[in-house]
Amino acid sequence: MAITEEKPAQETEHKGEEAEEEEEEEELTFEQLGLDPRLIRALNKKDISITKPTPIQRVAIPLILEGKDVVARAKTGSGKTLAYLLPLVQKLFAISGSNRKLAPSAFILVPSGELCQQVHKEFSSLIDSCKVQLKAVQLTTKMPDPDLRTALAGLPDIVVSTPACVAKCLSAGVLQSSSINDSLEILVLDEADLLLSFGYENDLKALTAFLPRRCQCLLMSATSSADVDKLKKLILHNPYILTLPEVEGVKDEAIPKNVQQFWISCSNQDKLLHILALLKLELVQKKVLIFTNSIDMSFRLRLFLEKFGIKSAVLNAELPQNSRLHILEEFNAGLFDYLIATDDNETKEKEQADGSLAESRKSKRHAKAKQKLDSEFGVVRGIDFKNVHTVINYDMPLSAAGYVHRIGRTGRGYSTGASVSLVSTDEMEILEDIKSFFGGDDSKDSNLISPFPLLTKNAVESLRYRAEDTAKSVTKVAVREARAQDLRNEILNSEKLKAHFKANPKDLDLLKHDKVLSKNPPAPHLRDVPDYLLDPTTKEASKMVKLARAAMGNNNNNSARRQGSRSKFKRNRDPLKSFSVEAPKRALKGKREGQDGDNTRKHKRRRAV
Ligand SMILES: Nc1ncnc2c1ncn2[C@@H]1O[C@H](COP(=O)(O)OP(=O)(O)OP(=O)(O)O)[C@@H](O)[C@H]1O
Repeated sequence: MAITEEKPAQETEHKGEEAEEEEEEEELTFEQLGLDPRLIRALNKKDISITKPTPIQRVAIPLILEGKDVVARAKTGSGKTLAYLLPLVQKLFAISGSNRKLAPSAFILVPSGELCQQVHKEFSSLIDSCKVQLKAVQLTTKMPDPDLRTALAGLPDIVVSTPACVAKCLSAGVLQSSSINDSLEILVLDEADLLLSFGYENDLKALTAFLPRRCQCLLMSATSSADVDKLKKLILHNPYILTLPEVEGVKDEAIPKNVQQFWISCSNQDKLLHILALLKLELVQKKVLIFTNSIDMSFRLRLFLEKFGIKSAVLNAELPQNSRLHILEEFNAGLFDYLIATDDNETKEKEQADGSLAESRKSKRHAKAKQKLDSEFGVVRGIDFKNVHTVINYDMPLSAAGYVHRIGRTGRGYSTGASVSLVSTDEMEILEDIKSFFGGDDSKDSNLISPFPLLTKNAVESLRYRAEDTAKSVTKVAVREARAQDLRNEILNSEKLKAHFKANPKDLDLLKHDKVLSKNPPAPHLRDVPDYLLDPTTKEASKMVKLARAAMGNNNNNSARRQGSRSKFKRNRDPLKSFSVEAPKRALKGKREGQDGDNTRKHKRRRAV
């Protein structure tokens, strides 16, 4: 059959129709997408705010239910996980009812252990609520072969894992290539833009060699990159390509419009002072996720803030996986408000940019340097930090892509958020790079990343003496000791409590990660900023921030508010409301040739979202 090239011309042809259909599409419900009522009930139970599909869900769900290969490229926080998980679970309802398989029917492959746990949890909560007999296991490279064997012996319907772990299972004979070929129906590559940069190319090739032709493949990604294209060629057959406009071309929308971005110019030495002012004067809303580029800096910051009575926890690649997962759970549950994360991916990105990642991963030197760090750890990418209102770049990320992914931890789903970047003279260049990545020049800059308006010079200066005096007491030795002590504690907790928590998950609440590191409690004069030190303008700003927070019930998930704020965005500027669909050539031709009424409806539904 001849395949004709059909792309932008056809999309332009239907632009008028799209406008007419806007309202109708806007109102599409999960039921209308063809989802099983059990899943819809599960969504209602899981989270009352999930009542309406996001745009990526509106288009991807029907296509996946129809068995199409799909590449979905949509910005961070746009709901890509449920976009594939819901139809996948529905398809498993049917598959698991048929003959028992020797190997899992579906694989979801993600780049990090954290993501494995996040996706596994989301899947398990869906199937629990649906009350169906589906079994999911998560497999990580940390598991010894006998554990992997036991997990797979229960014949799970779905495996959530990393490519490295699946390759390990194949080479150890824990998974048989022949049974994959017999049983695998669906393969999902989530965070696809990261899989290759994490060095998983060979692992993926080891699996694709055994992929049956019938296997439906889904590729989810927050950015569009050469890596995604490479994966697409490696794994998919003539897929539908769903692209939110900001991912390609309109880069200034790569960050949700509901995230306000600010920056503050300050010297490196003054960063502690500025972050103190932001937090202590309550000029930013909680919860706050703070990024540093080194683990030592995260501890220095944690110790410094502690002296002023601000408790925080750290998250980095050095911690045992159990601890990291638990820190995430606690932060997501709202047990503490400030989390300082060190983004190890930044190092990977930089190495990749130098073209040296593949080499360095192999080299002994690199292996030694990374010995203590978990190579499957990704603090930023894809992790669904819940209800983060503010992201602070204490250190600027090393690339524009890193910036997008960091800021993408707020404003998720339909919630609102803000970011504040502390930019030193050395970091001005990266700020400029970020601005030009977004397509802005100096004149447009003010709209995109604007100077933070709430912190006056007077307010900063009023805290200078205390901040500088206290910073002096956070010495290198103190940082080293705190870091070692924290690691010791976490390892101890992690090992000792692993078995206990398995049996008593509720006891997890007892283990706190934002415990005070220093032996002495914060001095009263540092804990509370005396009134005479407060600058009136900043005091007023702080009051406004508190009011705003109170108005929201400090709940970033408030559905009513969200719907309200949503409607304020102009449709064509709201990245949650529009994107393009590129159908496979064969499919487009089929539609042109044989559109009946029903087909026309489906066709419209796919295009005009
Ligand atoms: N239809 C919906 N309505 C409201 N919230 C939703 C909806 N779908 C998903 N969410 C919520 O939005 C948040 C972000 O979703 P998700 O993690 O799937 O984003 P993502 O697109 O995968 O982002 P990333 O690229 O960063 O991984 C989650 O907390 C999720 O529960």
